[in-house]
Amino acid sequence: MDMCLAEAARREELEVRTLNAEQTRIRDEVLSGKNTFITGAAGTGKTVLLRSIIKALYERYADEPETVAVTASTGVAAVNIAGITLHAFAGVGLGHGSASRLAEMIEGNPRARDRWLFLQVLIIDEKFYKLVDDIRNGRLSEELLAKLDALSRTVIYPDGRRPTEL
Ligand SMILES: Nc1ncnc2c1ncn2[C@@H]1O[C@H](COP(=O)(O)OP(=O)(O)OP(=O)(O)O)[C@@H](O)[C@H]1O
Repeated sequence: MDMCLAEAARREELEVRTLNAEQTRIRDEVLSGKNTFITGAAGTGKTVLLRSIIKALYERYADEPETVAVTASTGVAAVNIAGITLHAFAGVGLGHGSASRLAEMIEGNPRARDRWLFLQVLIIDEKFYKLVDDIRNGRLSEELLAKLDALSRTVIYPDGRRPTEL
């Protein structure tokens, strides 16, 4: 299947329910551009909310789909939201090496470079206990997050776009 059709089909899978008042308030905050950390007990509607946010962002940026990156730290979690892994998005392999070395890796990979250049919204779906576990075990280290943060500000934006805030 053509890649664009495959991507469209995956996005169609993001079934959206009618949000309750709290979900609507949080979705509106995210869509207004606020950096948001969404957390809550099991079964409180985070996934339904996230899918609604992703669908709204894909609709908003329908002409510029590369503006929105939907990621998770594992492949299985990424499939749940029709996304990709954070590492695959970033184009930094296993994330080893200094931030400047990773920046070189990105510069040498036109597709990864474009992903960073056009990015406006980065979504990371992760279970909180797993995030803590991954950080403890070095799978998603604080060091890597700091490097991604540094990279997001070192990329040059020739078209005057704002740097991505992580
Ligand atoms: N606004 C809503 N209207 C109707 N049903 C909803 C709504 N929000 C969530 N649900 C339902 O509640 C259940 C739990 O929602 P969801 O899976 O989004 O929770 P969650 O917080 O992601 O859970 P977990 O942390 O266990 O993954 C699901 O069956 C979902 O369909």
